[in-house]
Amino acid sequence: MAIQNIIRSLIVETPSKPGNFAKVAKAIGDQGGDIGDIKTLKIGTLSTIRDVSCTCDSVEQLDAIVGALNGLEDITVRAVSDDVMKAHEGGKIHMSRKIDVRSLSDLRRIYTPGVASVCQEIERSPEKANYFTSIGNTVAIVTDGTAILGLGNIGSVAGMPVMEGKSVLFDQFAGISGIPILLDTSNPDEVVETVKHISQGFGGILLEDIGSPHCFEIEERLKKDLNIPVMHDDQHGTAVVTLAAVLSASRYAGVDLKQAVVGQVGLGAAGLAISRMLIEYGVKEVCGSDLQESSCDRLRSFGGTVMNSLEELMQKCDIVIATTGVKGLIKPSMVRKGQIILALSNPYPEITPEEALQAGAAYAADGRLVNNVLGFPGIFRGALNANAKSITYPMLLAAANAIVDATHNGDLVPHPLDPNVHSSVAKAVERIALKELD
Ligand SMILES: NC(=O)c1ccc[n+]([C@@H]2O[C@H](COP(=O)([O-])OP(=O)(O)OC[C@H]3O[C@@H](n4cnc5c(N)ncnc54)[C@H](O)[C@@H]3O)[C@@H](O)[C@H]2O)c1
Ligand SMILES: O=C(O)C[C@H](O)C(=O)O
Ligand SMILES: [Mg+2]
Repeated sequence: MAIQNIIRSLIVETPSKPGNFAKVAKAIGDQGGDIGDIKTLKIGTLSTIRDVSCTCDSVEQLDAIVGALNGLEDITVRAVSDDVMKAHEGGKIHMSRKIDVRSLSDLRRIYTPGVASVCQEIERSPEKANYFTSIGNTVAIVTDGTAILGLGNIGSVAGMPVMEGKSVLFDQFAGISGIPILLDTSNPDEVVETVKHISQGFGGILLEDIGSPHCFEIEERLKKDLNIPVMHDDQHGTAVVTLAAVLSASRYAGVDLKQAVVGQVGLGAAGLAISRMLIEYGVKEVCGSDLQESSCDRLRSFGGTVMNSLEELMQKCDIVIATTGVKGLIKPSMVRKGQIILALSNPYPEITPEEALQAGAAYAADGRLVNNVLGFPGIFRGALNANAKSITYPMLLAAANAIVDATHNGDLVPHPLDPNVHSSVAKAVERIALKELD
């Protein structure tokens, strides 16, 4: 099946008679479109207007859908609007107050002169900033724009919609304020210095879409130098969720993950961290491939085996995970019967789950399903709740197990809108963090 990525709202008017919407749905389906949400905007005596969200893979396909609908008797497409662009108009986030100023005494209490006594209290006892400010509940979402999704080095400003998205997810799933910080340098010394200089205003640092290999040095140095949790989401958030997904898939397939041969295609930020997590977990053989020798060397240094080619990896491995950013890299002919395949590149996977399953895979998923959104909000919530100074491997492992426990039977991972998953991850991480602080 084609990769679907264009999302449009079709405003469709049909006669107010049963059976007409079925014609709309069939026409869209016949043209290969995928229907999402349907909202009824108006039910009139003669006609009904609905907003039908539709996903398709090309402008030509969209035109064919609109043409097919307009070709139906008494059915008209009144407008086509771009839902995705609309959702981003004016940006997706806004910092707002928790308190109203309704009187002069409110003003004097929350602002000057009242605020001065709070400032002095924090000056005397700096740890009280955790109680009297929002710092402890605020995380910087730091990017240098060098690996925005799989779109490459498109710069921090072009990556801002992703950072705003992460901020929305932090707020909705974990009640955390996430503030995007867009860097105009990817020089590790400058990134580390900049983040260190702003870090006192934050309870944690989420590094996002910073490319490899400089992401490794940046994260390591910041973790060493800062006394607050620092985590590169594309490395560890992804590794946590991937471990959870392969644990569930292995369980369904009746395979002991530790005895399985796992192949990692692409050993950049996400791929190396996934491999390291699997090795730490106890997987006996983790194989990998990458175009860059330096990435292969890193895998070797953590105990993995480098394959000579993608074909060799696909032949050898029971479970294959891909994070290359290369659309369609895995051909159906390479899939081995019964394999578990997670093609995690966004926005385009290395092989679609439909193609992988058709080619004989036992389980398959892409990066929309197996996505670090299931990890980072709860991981930071738990770490901030515990006042943790860092995010450790046992905390990440606890997060992965919490995701497995929150997964419904038959699914690889939980639904990202299931609030239970984020609070379970948070509780599991907090429990371990508190133990480690003891
Ligand atoms: N689903 C998720 O939650 C999730 C999370 C993080 C990253 N990702 C996706 O993973 C992809 C990579 O992200 P990253 O941050 O690791 O980027 P990165 O640039 O650090 O790593 C990509 C790696 O893939 C390698 N590569 C490229 N083409 C290859 C090929 N043909 N064969 C083998 N290796 C190849 C590169 O050499 C590089 O080492 C992106 O598309 C991103 O969207 C998904
Ligand atoms: O942002 C996402 O959807 C996941 C991940 O962080 C990525 O870079 O692809
Ligand atoms: Mg990312």
